[in-house]
Amino acid sequence: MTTAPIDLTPHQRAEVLVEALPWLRDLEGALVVVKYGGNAMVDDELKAAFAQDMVFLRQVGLRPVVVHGGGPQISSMLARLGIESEFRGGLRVTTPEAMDVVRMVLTGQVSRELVGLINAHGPVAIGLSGEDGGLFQARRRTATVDGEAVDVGMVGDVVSVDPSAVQDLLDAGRIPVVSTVAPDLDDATQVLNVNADTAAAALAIALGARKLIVLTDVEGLYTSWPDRSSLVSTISETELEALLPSLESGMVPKMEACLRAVQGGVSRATVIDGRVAHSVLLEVFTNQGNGTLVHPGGPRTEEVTR
Ligand SMILES: Nc1ncnc2c1ncn2[C@@H]1O[C@H](COP(=O)(O)OP(=O)(O)O)[C@@H](O)[C@H]1O
Ligand SMILES: CC(=O)N[C@@H](CCC(=O)OP(=O)(O)O)C(=O)O
Repeated sequence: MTTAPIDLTPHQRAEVLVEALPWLRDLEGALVVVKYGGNAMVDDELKAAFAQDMVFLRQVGLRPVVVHGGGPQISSMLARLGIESEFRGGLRVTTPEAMDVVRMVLTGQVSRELVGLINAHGPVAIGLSGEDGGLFQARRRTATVDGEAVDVGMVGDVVSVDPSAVQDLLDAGRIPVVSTVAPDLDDATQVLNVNADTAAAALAIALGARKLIVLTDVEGLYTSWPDRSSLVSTISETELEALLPSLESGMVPKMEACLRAVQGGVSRATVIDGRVAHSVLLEVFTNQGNGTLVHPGGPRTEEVTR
């Protein structure tokens, strides 16, 4: 993707910087978990812009933690290897054979690439997976399809998090980049495939993060889906709880994750359009409302009609 350069006057350039001032002040030292979805890793330019955003956050005193996905990348490797795969209730049905590929692609391909892109700016990023330092423990879970529990194989839900490895990296000024495979609590010889939205929420809660930012390939949550006429700009915890049973596919784990995060003490969870270059900087440091913001407590859903 290429973006057309916009000519700003010197005054406008200064205004952009000044606009960031209250956010810089408010978020000094804040721990922010950023979930980078595989569908938002559209091209090299966008990925490089994401890496720059992470370096920028760290440079101005925030503490970013990246949790990455890689669904499309896993699907393409499975297809290359002739292994069938399908999603049920937003989760990949994961056979033992597919699990090997999930682990290889997430830890050996997607993580490596993101770590490399961040480290092009200086050696700050370190990749780790849920298997490292006891970060995650998972337990097998089912998916919910039409109200019914459906077996999805080696798919786990995070049941415990030991964030000390991530915390140590943050204390050392690093940017942790987390892949979401996790040991099975009930069978130490197995690892499970954990949806990256779910894992990001669990980690954000365990770290006491201020914000969870989820980058995806859509502007945010639409109540009218697949029609794009009603984008939700803000939604409360209680309203989202009521809306969840009506949601479909990829939005289910994503909105569930945002809900869990705010219920677990994270003050803001936002789903933003990762196809927009520097979407994280726009979300964190500008007044421009971006995507869908989930906040704790009481109601008030605002819909932006387009
Ligand atoms: N109500 C909805 N609002 C917005 N997107 C939706 C909705 N329901 C389903 N979707 C789909 O969910 C997708 C995002 O989930 P997913 O493909 O898992 O992305 P990611 O790789 O970022 O985790 C969107 O591209 C869209 O097709
Ligand atoms: C259980 C499950 O569905 N796991 C996901 C893990 C990767 C992921 O979540 O990637 P995105 O964030 O890009 O969707 C999968 O196998 O695709």
